[in-house]
Amino acid sequence: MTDGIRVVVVGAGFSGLAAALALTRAGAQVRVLEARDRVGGRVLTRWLPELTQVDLGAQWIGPTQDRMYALVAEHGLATFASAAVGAPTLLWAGRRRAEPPADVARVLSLLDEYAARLDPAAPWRAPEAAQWDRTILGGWLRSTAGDGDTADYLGRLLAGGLLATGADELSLLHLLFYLCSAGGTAPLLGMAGGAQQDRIVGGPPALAERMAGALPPGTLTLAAPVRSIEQSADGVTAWTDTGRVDGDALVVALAPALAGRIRYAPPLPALRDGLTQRMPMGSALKVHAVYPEPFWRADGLSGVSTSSAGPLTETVDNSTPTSPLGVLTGFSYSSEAATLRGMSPAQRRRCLLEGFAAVVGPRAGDPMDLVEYDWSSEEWTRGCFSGAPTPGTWIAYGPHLRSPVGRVHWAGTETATHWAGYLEGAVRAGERAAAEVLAG
Ligand SMILES: Cc1cc2nc3c(=O)[nH]c(=O)nc-3n(C[C@H](O)[C@H](O)[C@H](O)COP(=O)(O)OP(=O)(O)OC[C@H]3O[C@@H](n4cnc5c(N)ncnc54)[C@H](O)[C@@H]3O)c2cc1C
Repeated sequence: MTDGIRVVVVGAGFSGLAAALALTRAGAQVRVLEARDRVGGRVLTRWLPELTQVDLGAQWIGPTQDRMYALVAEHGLATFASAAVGAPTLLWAGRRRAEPPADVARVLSLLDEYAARLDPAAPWRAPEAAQWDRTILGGWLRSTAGDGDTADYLGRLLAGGLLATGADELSLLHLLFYLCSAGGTAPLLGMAGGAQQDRIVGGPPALAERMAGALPPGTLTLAAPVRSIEQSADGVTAWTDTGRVDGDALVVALAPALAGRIRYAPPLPALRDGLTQRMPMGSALKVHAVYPEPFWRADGLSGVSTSSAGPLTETVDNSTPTSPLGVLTGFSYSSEAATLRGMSPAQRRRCLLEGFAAVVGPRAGDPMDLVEYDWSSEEWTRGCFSGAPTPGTWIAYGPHLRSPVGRVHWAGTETATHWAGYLEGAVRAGERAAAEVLAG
């Protein structure tokens, strides 16, 4: 009997919105409380001249992310293919190189083999899990890859490109979980055929707004950060700065690092609270250089690059089919992102433009615009792409990632078993938490 059950959802990112829609459709009375004055969470789109769509947060979806494609269709939106014209560039120890050494493919396939041994719903149960969770990814790469440049390259590609963190900050087990949750290195790293295949016309915020628009009037309250959550035998209450919202159940649809900032009464069990202290957000800078045209294409370059050193770990051609402007987007992670943050704006601009020029030539040095947006300084996000457990955390705290605490249930992409860390994971986690609530 779910009709009339009152459910409070904290957070109106994709996970909270998906939870709220699933609960509403099942007949629950839902209230969504969102801290920001907008929905969508880790997605934001800026419109430049010529209606050029620049996605500052999440932007891609790809095959097997079935819930996201279904939502795009259901809400009357469309996708377009990521730009793919010309050859990718590989910058190896500062120089161009045609192909990565064969060792890169060997190590990736070893990682895939290990990842296939995990259950993404319980990675701590694999026979080698304890050993893998105390193994630092960077050290494992240095002892497994043929040479230091290959280890650095793989660390940047995997710890950086996938988790926006450093290879020495991560356990081998977490990387394996991440690979397992998405189906392996090929779907995660690929453009066409992989997670970077498509973008959403209008940007992911357009979808979030339509999902929010499909909720019954009065469901959503913006600019309402939840400060504390109290529960008792009778019910659960979320407190905001302006009042209380009561429910029979509550879904926290936030990254653990954000969930840990809320006060709970009674306090959370030690293992759940400890988990929230051990899943820091990643640290990525995603920057966009805008040009009158994608000039690199005439030189046979795709604008897509990966590198073993330097401030930008990877770049992509982020131009859209409907705008004449060229957009080159670069990503910097972990210690390189920290170095960039520590620079003056002028120094950082120079450094970023040198990074783009290393990929597509000196014309990159003179953009019409350079768009920066730092999610690490956003109060209601605090870093991206997602939160990742520190070494040892999966083994000691993993079982508490999704276990409800009384009337409180946990969503957010970090709790997903399929495409954790992605929009798809956020939606699936929200729908899973909704099903849990409905199952009583
Ligand atoms: C730069 C960047 C690039 C990315 N690229 C991709 C990509 O290409 N493809 C992809 O699939 N994923 C990508 N991601 C990851 C993707 O954005 C996330 O996986 C997804 O958006 C997470 O959704 P969520 O609902 O779990 O969390 P969030 O989006 O973080 O939603 C949580 C919501 O809760 C709100 N909130 C926080 N605290 C409180 C509180 N106390 N009370 C009330 N509300 C609160 C926040 O404002 C937010 O709206 C990227 C992320 C970033 C930032």
